[in-house]
Amino acid sequence: MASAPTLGGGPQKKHKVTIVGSGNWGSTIAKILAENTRANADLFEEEVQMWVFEEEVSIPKDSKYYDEAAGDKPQKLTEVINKHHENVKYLPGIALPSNIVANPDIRDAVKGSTILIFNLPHQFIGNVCKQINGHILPYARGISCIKGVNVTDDGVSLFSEWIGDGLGIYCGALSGANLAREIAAEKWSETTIAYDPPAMDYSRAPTPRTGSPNPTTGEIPEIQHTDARGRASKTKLTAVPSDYPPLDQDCFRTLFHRPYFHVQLVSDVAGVSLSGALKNVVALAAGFVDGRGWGDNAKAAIMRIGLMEMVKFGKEFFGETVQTATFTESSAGVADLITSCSGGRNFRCAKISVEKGISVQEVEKQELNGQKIQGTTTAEEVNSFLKARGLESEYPLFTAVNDILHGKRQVDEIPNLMSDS
Ligand SMILES: NC(=O)c1ccc[n+]([C@@H]2O[C@H](COP(=O)([O-])OP(=O)(O)OC[C@H]3O[C@@H](n4cnc5c(N)ncnc54)[C@H](O)[C@@H]3O)[C@@H](O)[C@H]2O)c1
Ligand SMILES: O=P(O)(O)OC[C@H](O)CO
Repeated sequence: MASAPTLGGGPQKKHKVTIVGSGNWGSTIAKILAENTRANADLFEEEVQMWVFEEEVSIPKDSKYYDEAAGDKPQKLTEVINKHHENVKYLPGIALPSNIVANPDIRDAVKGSTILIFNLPHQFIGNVCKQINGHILPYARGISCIKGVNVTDDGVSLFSEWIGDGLGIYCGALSGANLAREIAAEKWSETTIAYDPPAMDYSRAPTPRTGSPNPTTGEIPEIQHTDARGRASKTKLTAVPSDYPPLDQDCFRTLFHRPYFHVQLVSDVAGVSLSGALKNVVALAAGFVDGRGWGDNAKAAIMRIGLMEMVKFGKEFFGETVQTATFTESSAGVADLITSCSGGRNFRCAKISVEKGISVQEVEKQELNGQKIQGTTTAEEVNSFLKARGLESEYPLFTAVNDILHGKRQVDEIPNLMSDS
């Protein structure tokens, strides 16, 4: 484990960072983090591990990476990334810092990391967490960049909660008006990180921090924490040892903030996570009406109604800890809704599906080269949750999107279905 001297003379360990996922957004976030670990060598190990779901890619003859010796033979994506420092499949044309290591072995990628960034389409997270459970540091902390919700018979949960409870760690959430391709090109944007860790992770007094190992047993103490809904957490957290820099909001700001990527830190993990998930359903509706050629007024109506349903859903199912302002004032809320309804993949796929008269899933396959949209599954999951509670009519927009996706309603019915909203 790399360490640096401290004023007190004791070892000061550095945080090791792993990104779990390497798609369009995963690779963009990896770029940001690797730039910042390089710039902040006092806090972080420079090398950033990026777990890649291994697949083979063919390098076309006209590519600058075409290798005569290899010819048309498909090559492993991890090997291409590590050799050329570019994710040629999911983030083509963007140079990645050389301190990113693409790793196809998930357990090896997370080994010894104190900071785990979860960034992959939500349908894959369950399997990935199963593989790393028991193979991570007990005092690791996570940030979920996943835009989706987890719906089971028991109810709806956030991926931050689900990852945290499943792995026995604290996990916050990052979400914002963040079209990956613009951020990868270093065009200015904002994001919101919700991180509300146990006080023990950042209290500097008394010294040493209460997360220090017991001097007799060497054990690192467990701590009780409050979850995103304000309840006592099911998970007893292990305190971050005091020979690491505090894992506080400042630490995450340093890790994520770039001149082209401005970070706002808040404590409302539920509001940030829900905004990121539900706006994808609204973006599909915006794509449907745009595909019919109804113009900007119709799209604005969809955004207004969608925002109201997002707030209502948050308040109704996640209680008073959810802040309305997260939806109406943060980048994760209204700003993400606007960008997603303007140029997001969910919006674009829904628009093309109406224009061509084919399903959104078919457009996703044809247009996105392996990238995955999240709105279709989220619409279904939210609908099954609402239906089980007899609440579909209280969320006419969410319900209409699911019904259109399943061919039960037509786009032309949207105005009538929204008449009471
Ligand atoms: N792309 C964006 O502009 C953007 C921006 C903000 C947030 N997000 C969110 O970030 C999350 C990740 O999206 P993305 O854009 O990085 O992904 P993506 O759609 O670009 O890529 C798909 C990823 O899934 C991986 N994959 C395919 N099959 C898999 C399997 N069986 N198991 C595990 N992984 C598999 C692929 O390797 C690839 O990395 C999503 O929740 C998305 O909503 C995306
Ligand atoms: O391209 P989408 O629709 O997955 O949206 C991307 C981001 O979430 C926009 O902030």
